[in-house]
Amino acid sequence: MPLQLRDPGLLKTQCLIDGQWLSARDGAVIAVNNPATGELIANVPKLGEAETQAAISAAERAFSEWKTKTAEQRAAVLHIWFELLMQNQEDLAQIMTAEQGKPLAESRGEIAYAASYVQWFAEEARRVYGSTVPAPWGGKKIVVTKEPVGVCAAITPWNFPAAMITRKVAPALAAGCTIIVKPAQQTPLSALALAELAQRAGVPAGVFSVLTGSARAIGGVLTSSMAVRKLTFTGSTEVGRVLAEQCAPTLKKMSLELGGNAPFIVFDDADLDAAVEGAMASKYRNTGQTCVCANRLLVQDGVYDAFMAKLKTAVLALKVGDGMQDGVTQGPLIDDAAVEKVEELVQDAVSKGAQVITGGKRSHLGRSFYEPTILGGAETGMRIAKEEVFGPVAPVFRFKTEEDAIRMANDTEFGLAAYFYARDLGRVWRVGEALEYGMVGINSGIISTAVAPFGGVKQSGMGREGGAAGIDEYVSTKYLCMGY
Ligand SMILES: NC(=O)c1ccc[n+]([C@@H]2O[C@H](COP(=O)([O-])OP(=O)(O)OC[C@H]3O[C@@H](n4cnc5c(N)ncnc54)[C@H](O)[C@@H]3O)[C@@H](O)[C@H]2O)c1
Ligand SMILES: O=CC(O)CS(=O)(=O)O
Repeated sequence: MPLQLRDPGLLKTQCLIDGQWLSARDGAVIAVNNPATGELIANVPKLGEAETQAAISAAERAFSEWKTKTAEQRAAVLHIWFELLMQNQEDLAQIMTAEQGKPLAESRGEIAYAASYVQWFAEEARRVYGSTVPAPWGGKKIVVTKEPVGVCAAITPWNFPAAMITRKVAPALAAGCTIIVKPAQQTPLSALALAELAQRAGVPAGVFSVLTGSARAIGGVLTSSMAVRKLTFTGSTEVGRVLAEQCAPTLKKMSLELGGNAPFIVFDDADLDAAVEGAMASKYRNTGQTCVCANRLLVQDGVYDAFMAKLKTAVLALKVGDGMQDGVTQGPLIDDAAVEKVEELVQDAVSKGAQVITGGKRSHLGRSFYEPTILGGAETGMRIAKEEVFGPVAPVFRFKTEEDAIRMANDTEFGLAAYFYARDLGRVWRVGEALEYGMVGINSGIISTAVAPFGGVKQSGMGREGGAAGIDEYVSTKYLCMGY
């Protein structure tokens, strides 16, 4: 069914480069399909090297003007963009659910979350402070200032088609940088709608461009360009490594928000109802396709059976279907490859002794729908203990002691988010400190917010998005030694 938008002008099928909406020079397009129905939603340009080079040149020209705006002027534009995002929340959510599949309520939530980054960084624009340092010599002053890094490039994933863009673009613009975004091939329409609203908000030509098309061609030009001073990437660890290599010859500043393998630990002293609520929010949000999703549930012996019973009741209440339909809480996975990966991980776990408590197979709805699943008796030798599931499968591991839980939780190359439920204050501090992760949810399954620094350690990447740290990623520190 065609999208019924209040403002059809938000469904853009051209790319924004230097303030102009353009098609590919050779007319090539890529199809955007609805993962719930397989229907074609729209075609967008398949851009390549020439258009990317044009966007970089425009961003360079625009930078010389944009960086001279006062923080207040840049903040004013961002505040208008924030208002427009919220005024168009419903249309933006419809576009998102159509191309990404998540339930409409989650899409509305993501638009508000995406907008909150714009609001936050509009406020932070005015707080890019420098400092003075007592000089070791007489007759001199040391002044430290912050300057925008310059032209930035952003490459973003399909799982959060709006928020992963605003949490890069908003701090970049607030700091005085210009930015070129290459969204995921599966979800370009949300990115183009954000750009349309940014343009309406008064973001000048060339300050924010969006390029859809060939990831390798666009990525190759962005990463090799001397003019691009920073690359910010959210996506898989595998692609993050490739991009880091490509950026090495031009030594760009980089932020990498990569994959995760979040442990969700439930200790004997936890409030079990709260733990189940947290596990449901963490595990099944976006049908398990969230980088901070609980990937492994570790449950202490004494509460294992009680926790499993409550978790099963909650999972059975989930409703799988097209995200456009009322009451649906679990949409499709993004594509068939995603379902195949989930199937492989479940089969591997079952072949090594895991029990299917519920689910464990494709949904009767067909296509990319997979049943919300719980696997009991998961063990560390299973692939699911090491790999990101990115689907609605909760493998539950049993442990005996606090030390066991910490060892199991840290036994991964990733270090993005971890969660635990406990009430003993000493344990809360011990475990909180021992977990080798960038973010830890304690008695909370939801941790994502624009006001806190989001990011990981180990193979989950580097840099932080959001919070006061988020804008630091887009500035360079300069020191002026002033003799008088
Ligand atoms: N840490 C975080 O904040 C965070 C947030 C969201 C998603 N993720 C991670 O992202 C992954 C899922 O997203 P995905 O499947 O879109 O990831 P992906 O790495 O396959 O793709 C991410 C982006 O990179 C582009 N890309 C792929 N190959 C490229 C290349 N050779 N050159 C340039 N660009 C290239 C894609 O087109 C897409 O825009 C998961 O691992 C998830 O954990 C991490
Ligand atoms: O997929 C990863 C995210 O960063 C999504 S969220 O910020 O946790 O909503």
